[in-house]
Amino acid sequence: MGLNVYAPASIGNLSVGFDILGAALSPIDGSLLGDSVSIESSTTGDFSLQCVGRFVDKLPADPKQNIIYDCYLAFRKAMADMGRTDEVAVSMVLEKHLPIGSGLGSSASSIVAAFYALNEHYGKPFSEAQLLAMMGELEGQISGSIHYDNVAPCYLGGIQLMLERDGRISESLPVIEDWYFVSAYPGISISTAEARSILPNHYSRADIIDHGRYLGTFIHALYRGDGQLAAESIRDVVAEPYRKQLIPGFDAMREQMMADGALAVGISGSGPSVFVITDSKEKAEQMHQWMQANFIQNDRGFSHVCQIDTLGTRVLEETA
Ligand SMILES: Nc1ncnc2c1ncn2[C@@H]1O[C@H](COP(=O)(O)OP(=O)(O)O)[C@@H](O)[C@H]1O
Ligand SMILES: N[C@@H](CCOP(=O)(O)O)C(=O)O
Repeated sequence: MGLNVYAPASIGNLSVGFDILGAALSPIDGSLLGDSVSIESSTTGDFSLQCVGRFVDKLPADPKQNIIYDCYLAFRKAMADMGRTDEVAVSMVLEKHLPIGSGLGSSASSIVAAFYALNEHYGKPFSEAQLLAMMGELEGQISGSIHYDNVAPCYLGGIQLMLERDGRISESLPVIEDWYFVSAYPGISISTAEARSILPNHYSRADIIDHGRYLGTFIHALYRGDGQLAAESIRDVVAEPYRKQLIPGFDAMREQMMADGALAVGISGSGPSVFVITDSKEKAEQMHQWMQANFIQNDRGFSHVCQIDTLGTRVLEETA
């Protein structure tokens, strides 16, 4: 029996909670924005991975350099640690729909889809919390330090706040139902590890106070269902001032979106994708058109009108 698992794109940080907030995205036109992984028992007795999809060309040529293989090794080791050593190897197919280095949680999407598929295939040996911990480890291997703000929303859906306590890595926050997100990827690539390395090691007292105030107000406003206040609190003093120079046309884009009635504008993860929040579907469609005409740089770029994906990672198809 085989399975096909889909893991949605995500916005790390949400521009107000660096490394500790993230949201999963779902295009409103019903299309899928995320990687998927198919899995079945290997007929040769060896692990195999085939990679297909629009953004496959930037993946490492050797399947054993793909993060999916590391997920498989980590999963098998964890199973061996619980005494399960005689399991049959698997054949996996990765459909790579999220560009690498896009700020859309591309590596997280592959990692989460892989772990979810492995857990389903081998009869769910691990709990949600155990799986999330393994996903964070693997994401940390790629970006240089463990951060759950992509893997948690990608896996669990919704807006996630990282608690990082034993057994409670992440918890869901309330979602503002009438928020529309325009998510635009300009088509160039930024390495997450490099975008992390350019951030300061120390911040001023004023920045720390502002950061605490914005994040506290944001969470308070979500619990009150006050979308206006929540969106107004989306202000980034930690990453945007340093990262925005990596994104061509960022300031002009922000100015245009705010003039067009955006409630908030920010960098998605480590960029170069950006997100815009509005409470009007019509405005979101207009902003999406503007992004396509003005922000996207080449034929690899794209823009989508999305809402929060509350389902998270799921099985799309089971095959006999
Ligand atoms: N399945 C995969 N998906 C994404 N990146 C992968 C995968 N397997 C290996 N990689 C490597 O991991 C790195 C991901 O870079 P990163 O900047 O973290 O991307 P992103 O921010 O899109 O997750 C790249 O060097 C890429 O070649
Ligand atoms: N908190 C991380 C998020 C990185 O997201 P990605 O989608 O760019 O991998 C950071 O800002 O470094």
